Amino acid sequence: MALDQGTTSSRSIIFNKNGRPIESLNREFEQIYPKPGWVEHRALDIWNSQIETAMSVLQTSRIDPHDIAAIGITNQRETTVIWDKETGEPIMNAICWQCRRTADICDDMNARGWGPKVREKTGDVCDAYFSGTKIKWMLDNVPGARERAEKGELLFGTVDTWLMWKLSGGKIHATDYSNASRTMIFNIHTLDWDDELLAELNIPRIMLPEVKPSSYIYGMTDPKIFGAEVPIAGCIGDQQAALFGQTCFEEGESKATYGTGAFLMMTTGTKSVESKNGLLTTIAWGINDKVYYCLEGNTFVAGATVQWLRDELKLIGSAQETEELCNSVKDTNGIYLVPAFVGLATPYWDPYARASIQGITRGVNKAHLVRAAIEGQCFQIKEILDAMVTDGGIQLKEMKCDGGAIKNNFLLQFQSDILNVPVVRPVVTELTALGTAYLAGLAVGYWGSMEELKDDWALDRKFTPNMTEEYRAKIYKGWKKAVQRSLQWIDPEEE
Ligand SMILES: Nc1ncnc2c1ncn2[C@@H]1O[C@H](COP(=O)(O)OP(=O)(O)O)[C@@H](O)[C@H]1O
Ligand SMILES: O=P(O)(O)OC[C@H](O)CO
Repeated sequence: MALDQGTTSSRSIIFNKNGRPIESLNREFEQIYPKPGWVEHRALDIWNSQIETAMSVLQTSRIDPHDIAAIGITNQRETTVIWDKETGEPIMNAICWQCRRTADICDDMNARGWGPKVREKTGDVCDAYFSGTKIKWMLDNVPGARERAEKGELLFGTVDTWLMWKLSGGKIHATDYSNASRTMIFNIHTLDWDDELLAELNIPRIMLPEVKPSSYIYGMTDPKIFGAEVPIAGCIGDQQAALFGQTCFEEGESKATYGTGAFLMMTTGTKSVESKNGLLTTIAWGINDKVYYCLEGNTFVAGATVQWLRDELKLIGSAQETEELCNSVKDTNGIYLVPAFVGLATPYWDPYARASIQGITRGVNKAHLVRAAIEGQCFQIKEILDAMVTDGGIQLKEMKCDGGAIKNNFLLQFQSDILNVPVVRPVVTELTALGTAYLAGLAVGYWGSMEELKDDWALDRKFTPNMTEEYRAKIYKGWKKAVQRSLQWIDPEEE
């Protein structure tokens, strides 16, 4: 059983031996925006929505919890929770990975020359995205928090750690290498929390979880929860989980995941590759006493733009409607939507960029705007792929895709057109959940080897490029121009 805790929803899926989902349930939870550019979740909403879906899939599938071979956790990464060790009470809302509130802490560190050191040690960029400055913010801003942390009364965790602690009835305080590598305080070469960064951010080591492989028996669930002790044997950040679920085990294999944000990753094997083009060097997973690395390019907002069109502008009733609207017009009528709602990540790393819609003329209608929202996600992936090809020195033969938005055929066709590379959609689209199910199943011997998993991958549809080079170059140039005008929108001095 996979517990897939995403940015906007929690999902539980039970998989069979062939890696096919047999029961699945998804529950959205509230997003909290206390100020422009700030994003929070209630840690208890995360737990409650997750455990409710897990209970429900067990009930509806009529599977006895004793028959669940293992549980794998996968999660939105970087999102930061701090809670009281005794009471389990979070000291404040979780600060979401998308939250920009610590941009000034990063500016200060960058001004003092920390940028290259952070990259070298952690593979991350010194940016508000990662957990390190979020922990510092909580300890600085919640009265008494740092003293309590120093006394060992508070625990820090990313969402995997929080869920594991709750599932085990407070017995396990751990994370895996992939999640640790997103905190900006974990040294991806020594595989330990980095004392120099901990000192800089004034974070007491005592509050940090133990770091373990992604495929590993962490312990058992509290029998009070499911009425059985189930091994928790998989733990991995959601993007790395999708890479594993896609069975991208070999150097140079890659995938793109389209969820709240969109993420492109390429496996680099047991060696870490340093990027020259704004990509992150990150830990893919730890398994069989080895740690594997990957290169990652990310966008903070992808499918979230569609949610914005639905929830804030009320232009559409559901995400599914976007495909028909996109196909109802031949192009965007010259407009671009740059989804820099919380700044821009790869390759710009600009927390002060803001979203914009450009090129609007009187003939622009709803369908054009919706199409621009979908195309914007694809342009962002093209920028990342260009960086990856330069860094990794590879030419991509095809791109595997997954995530909630890949039901949208228009999106994948446009992605293939703009990349000029075939895009392949697998039969099982829940690769994030499958990835952690695989890792958990491997740890308990439900599956024998990574090799045997490769046979499960099956093609649903291949999208092949169908756009002239001239047209591709023209619209990509327009995109680049639109991005330039979104950069540095916020003046930190005025803020
Ligand atoms: N048919 C669709 N077309 C475009 N976007 C979609 C479609 N269906 C879902 N989405 C988008 O996909 C995202 C949900 O994907 P999911 O993988 O569940 O996200 P997460 O794990 O980040 O919570 C939402 O942001 C939603 O707007
Ligand atoms: O919730 P998702 O699927 O958008 O993934 C979020 C990422 O893990 C953030 O780094």
